[in-house]
Amino acid sequence: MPGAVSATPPPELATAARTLFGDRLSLAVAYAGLLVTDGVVRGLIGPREAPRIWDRHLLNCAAVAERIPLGSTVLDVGSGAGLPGLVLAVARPDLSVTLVEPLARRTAFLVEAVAQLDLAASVQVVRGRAEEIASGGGGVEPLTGDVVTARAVAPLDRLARWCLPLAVPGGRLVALKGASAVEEVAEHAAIVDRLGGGRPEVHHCGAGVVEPPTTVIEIARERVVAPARPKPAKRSRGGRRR
Ligand SMILES: C[S@@+](CC[C@H](N)C(=O)[O-])C[C@H]1O[C@@H](n2cnc3c(N)ncnc32)[C@H](O)[C@@H]1O
Repeated sequence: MPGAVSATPPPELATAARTLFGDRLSLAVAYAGLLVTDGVVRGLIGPREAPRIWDRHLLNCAAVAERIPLGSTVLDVGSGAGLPGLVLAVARPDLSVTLVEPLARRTAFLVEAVAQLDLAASVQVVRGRAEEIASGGGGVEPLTGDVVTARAVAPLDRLARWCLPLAVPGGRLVALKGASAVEEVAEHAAIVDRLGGGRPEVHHCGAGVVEPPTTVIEIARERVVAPARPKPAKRSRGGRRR
């Protein structure tokens, strides 16, 4: 088909793909196939992303697996087309992964992708916002995980507010970030502390395998902090709420 994008890794990335996906490489190729066809047609992946689906998306996300302990439960917040959560589930059959995404069009794609890749035993899709999932609001069942992942969802302060309550005590937020990681840490470390998080750490994943390595900010959930209570409305002299 003219213009069709191949789902197999380009030759220069074949070694990295084998290293990161091992004997699950054919499953990763099947997922890439869904992304570059259905994912593009349904508007989950930009057409310009299709030719770089391996280096910018699949390998970039799979590199983060090295930061996730064996047998972890993972909540991927703002999964979109499954990045990084579905990639991690493909690369790591030991993980139990929940893909959290508020938009129905995206969760529909995710549910179909999970079924087509035969991953239903280890992956569930939950429609909702991170802040609802933490509190059990909006009719969504409250969930927590050992590791909470997020890529391209929000700046670090908002991400910490949404995601730290989703990590079990002692669990971690692993946020995939770009070149801004060090500045984001400097800017938001005080807020993270107030939210019960430990000192944010910047790690580079996949060094020597993917170029450039994937930068992540990791924050441990050290303390459980009650959510901020809404401020009471100001009263007028007559004691009535304004
Ligand atoms: C730019 S997309 C990134 C998607 C995917 N993580 C990726 O890297 O391709 C941001 C995603 O976050 C989702 N999102 C936005 N606010 C959210 C919230 N409060 N809770 C959970 N997901 C949210 C959006 O619906 C969207 O799918």
